[in-house]
Amino acid sequence: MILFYIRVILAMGFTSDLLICTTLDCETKEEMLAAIDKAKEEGANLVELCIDSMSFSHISEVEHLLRLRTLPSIVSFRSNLLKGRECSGKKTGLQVLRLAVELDVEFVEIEYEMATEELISELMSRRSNTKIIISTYLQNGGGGCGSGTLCKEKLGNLVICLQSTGADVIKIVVDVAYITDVAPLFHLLAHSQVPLIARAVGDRGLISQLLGPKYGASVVWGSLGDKPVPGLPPLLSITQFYKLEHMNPDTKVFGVISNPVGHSKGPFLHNPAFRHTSYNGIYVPLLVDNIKEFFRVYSCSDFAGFSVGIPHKEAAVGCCDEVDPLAKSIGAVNTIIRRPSDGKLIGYNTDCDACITAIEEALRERRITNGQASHTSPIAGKLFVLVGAGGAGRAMAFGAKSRGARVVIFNRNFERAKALASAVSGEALPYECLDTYCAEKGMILANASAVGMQPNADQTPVPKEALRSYELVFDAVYTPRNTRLLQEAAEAGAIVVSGVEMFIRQALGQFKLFTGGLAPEDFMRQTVLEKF
Ligand SMILES: O=C1C[C@@](O)(C(=O)O)C[C@@H](O)[C@@H]1O
Repeated sequence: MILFYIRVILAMGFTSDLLICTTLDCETKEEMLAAIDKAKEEGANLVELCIDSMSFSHISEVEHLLRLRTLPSIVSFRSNLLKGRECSGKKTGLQVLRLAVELDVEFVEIEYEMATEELISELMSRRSNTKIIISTYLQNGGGGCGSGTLCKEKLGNLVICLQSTGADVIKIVVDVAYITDVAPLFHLLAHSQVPLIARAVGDRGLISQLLGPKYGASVVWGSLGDKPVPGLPPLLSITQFYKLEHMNPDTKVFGVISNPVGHSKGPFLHNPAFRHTSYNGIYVPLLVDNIKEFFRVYSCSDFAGFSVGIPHKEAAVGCCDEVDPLAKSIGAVNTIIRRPSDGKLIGYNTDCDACITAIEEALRERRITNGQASHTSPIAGKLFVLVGAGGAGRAMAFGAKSRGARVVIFNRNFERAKALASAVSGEALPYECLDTYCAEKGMILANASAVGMQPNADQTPVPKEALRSYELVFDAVYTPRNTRLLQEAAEAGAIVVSGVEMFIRQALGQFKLFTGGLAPEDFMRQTVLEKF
């Protein structure tokens, strides 16, 4: 495998390291050159220059650009963008490709649909070192193989067609509908006998970039600057957090299964922690629609462990072969590991302890300051007002109950609130009453709903006026770090506990389960404080 990986890179004309590429669509030569410099600064060592995006009145402008470029480049001219452009047309496209070959640009890319035998043999006869990439784009999982599913046969046939053109490198880009559609691309990469670029695009395709190098991909794509592109990791994250250049076939895969998943800071915590402890792992965002299907498709032992986020924590219980007793009683799993000895999926819950100990510690600190230290849990006997009855809410309700609190639950879906209340001998109240609820002074409020999470940071589950009845307010939402709820609770004089504290604690528990080793707590805390 490693030999093959080296061979591909050699065949692509580069002798070292992973190629980190970004696609540049700019109108002018000057903008292109500035974008190349920026890409270089952000860690790219290859750029894809989409010449069709430029408005130029004479080919000499393209010539200048190619002569002045400061990074190895792929020159492409996409035919689907030709329409309506001043300089457009097949003729211009061919002129650009010929020019790139004459100037010895590292790669030219031609769409399969445009790649006639004459054109390829002409470019081959004119070139010195330029490699020719023949590419094709498949919409929505490739179609024709069932809804959103990309079949191996279809891909295999495509490889044969592309290869028969005589291309130096073949490139297949698939617009995937589900994360499970990326698996056939990994299969293709791992078994390909020819230099191959296999990319998934769309927000469910992100792992094709982040895990590609494990399967032999020699090029990964990232997005430039802070303009997000669905399915692409920012270039800076590739170089600073994921460090894909260190990935190899033995790298273990971990990730957070969630929907949405973009808010998760897990990758920015677990990846540095893996490296800090010299553990060969990568932790990636996994935008999953159907968790059962995810585990059916990604069943190999290298997919070693998972955090489980919204809304999958309860369904995750049913995906595990064994569930730890605490997680079983809670009815929610936020951590799954694949047991190396037999490949079985084992579920745990690290949320419960993380949330309750964070609240206890904050209350204890206040008690100590007031000279009221005690050995019993400071939650015991308190009224614990919980907002949300999903996976995280369940963990909090069970944790509070185990410490002797009286639990009151508010949830938009009242039936769910009632079911959880009966499981913890608590009380469920209609959601409409939350705004004015004030059963007694000194209550604890815990928000386990997603209200207030980015991009809805202006929202809050409980109005400011109602917060005066609470001694402590906890918010499981950690993006933003200081939610509106927490800001207003602090103004109302309550002790506030941020979801970041719970996030760190649940992640420490997960790291131990993932690696079997101790979590580097100080390092992980510092990472969160510095980087979030
Ligand atoms: O609830 C959370 C947060 C999380 O989903 C995240 O990374 O955002 C990770 C989960 O393990 C945890 O239980």
